Amino acid sequence: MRAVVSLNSGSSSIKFALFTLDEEGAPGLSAGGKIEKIGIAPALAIHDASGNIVHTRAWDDPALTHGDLLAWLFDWAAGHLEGRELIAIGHRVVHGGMDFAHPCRVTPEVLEALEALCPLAPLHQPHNLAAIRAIIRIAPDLPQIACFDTAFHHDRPAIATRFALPRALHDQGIRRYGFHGLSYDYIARTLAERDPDLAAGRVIAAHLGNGASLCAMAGGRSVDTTMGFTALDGLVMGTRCGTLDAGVVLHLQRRMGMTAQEVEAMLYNRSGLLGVSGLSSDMRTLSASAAPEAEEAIDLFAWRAAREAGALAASLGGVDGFVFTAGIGENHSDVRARICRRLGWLGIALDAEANAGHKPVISLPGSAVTVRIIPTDEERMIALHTLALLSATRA
Ligand SMILES: Nc1ncnc2c1ncn2[C@@H]1O[C@H](COP(=O)(O)OP(=O)(O)O)[C@@H](O)[C@H]1O
Ligand SMILES: CC(=O)OP(=O)(O)O
Ligand SMILES: [Mg+2]
Repeated sequence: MRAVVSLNSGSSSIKFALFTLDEEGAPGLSAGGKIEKIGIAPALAIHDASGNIVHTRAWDDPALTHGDLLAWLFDWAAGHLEGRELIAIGHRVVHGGMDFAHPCRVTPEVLEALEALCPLAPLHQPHNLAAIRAIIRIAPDLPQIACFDTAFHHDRPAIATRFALPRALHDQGIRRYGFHGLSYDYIARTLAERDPDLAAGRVIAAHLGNGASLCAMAGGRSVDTTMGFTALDGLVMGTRCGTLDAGVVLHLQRRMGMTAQEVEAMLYNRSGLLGVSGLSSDMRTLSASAAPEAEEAIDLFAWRAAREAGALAASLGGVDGFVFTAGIGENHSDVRARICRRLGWLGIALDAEANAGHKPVISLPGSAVTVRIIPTDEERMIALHTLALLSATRA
């Protein structure tokens, strides 16, 4: 039996999944899991194909790096392959820049080009590449496939990629790329299976997790998205500020004496839900708090999401469907209700009971916009891209 592994290395987490291929080469999930809180006190949970937790472990060591934990994971996987032959590892790589519009096999040249994009995704890209390098050290001959978060947005209309800056900068790559593309690709494909008529129309997908963005899709293709040059743009996020008047950055540096590094650390790590609440970047913690600052942070999150959805509705010329996904989008009925209430003018009529029950369809039958919840699966998308690339190169 052949198998592939998908790796999704984030700023403070590594998500992974092992897929076994059937006789036709289709991937079936055999195990998956997540190591969270890297840099604080890493905690691991592995689940089987049915989602039952089969193994947990905690390390009380903030010094453990992504590389250390990957070496541990690799040992664990080697002991649990149970005769399967590992044929490739697929990775989520957040930034593909101008040149990487499709998944590709990692070579030393590819790695060097991706390295140059690290400053544009400081919370993600260094960890994505560290994972690739750690595996090169452990298994140098194993094919590794990079799957890009930017690729799904690559072919959207040129106007959606342009900042109103001097033309030469656009030509040098200072343009809006968009992220969470593996998630949106999965949502577009899943919606096409579950509701093909809706998928053929105008849909806004809301990936609301620790990072958060919206994507406007027409006929399953991205036409606009809220993230831009970096994953700092757009919605309020766990620790990122989202869209910000560029004048604030100039003021912080020129008038308040902050260095570029200090501004970067503040915008990426100490803003968003954490910055506004002063309490936590985690939506669950904020919802459980009675502090008015927590309520303000939640409301700002929903207000900004609805405001950006209005902008994407204009890009699409109207909206037929709205899909919630990722940690907050899949699980937080109150945030979904706040966003939908603010979008009543678009014709969204929420079914409060279905929303409270996290049902697949959460709009009322008469709603002009069908609202759905679709759990995302970036790891499956990575596996599908990896297998498609392997079979294309073999053919
Ligand atoms: N059951 C839940 N109810 C409400 N919010 C949740 C739940 N599970 C996760 N979340 C929220 O989802 C966010 C994390 O989303 P996730 O998609 O896992 O992020 P990432 O993949 O970017 O680390 C956190 O704000 C967390 O509080
Ligand atoms: C691009 C991005 O923000 O990803 P994440 O949601 O995993 O932080
Ligand atoms: Mg994520």
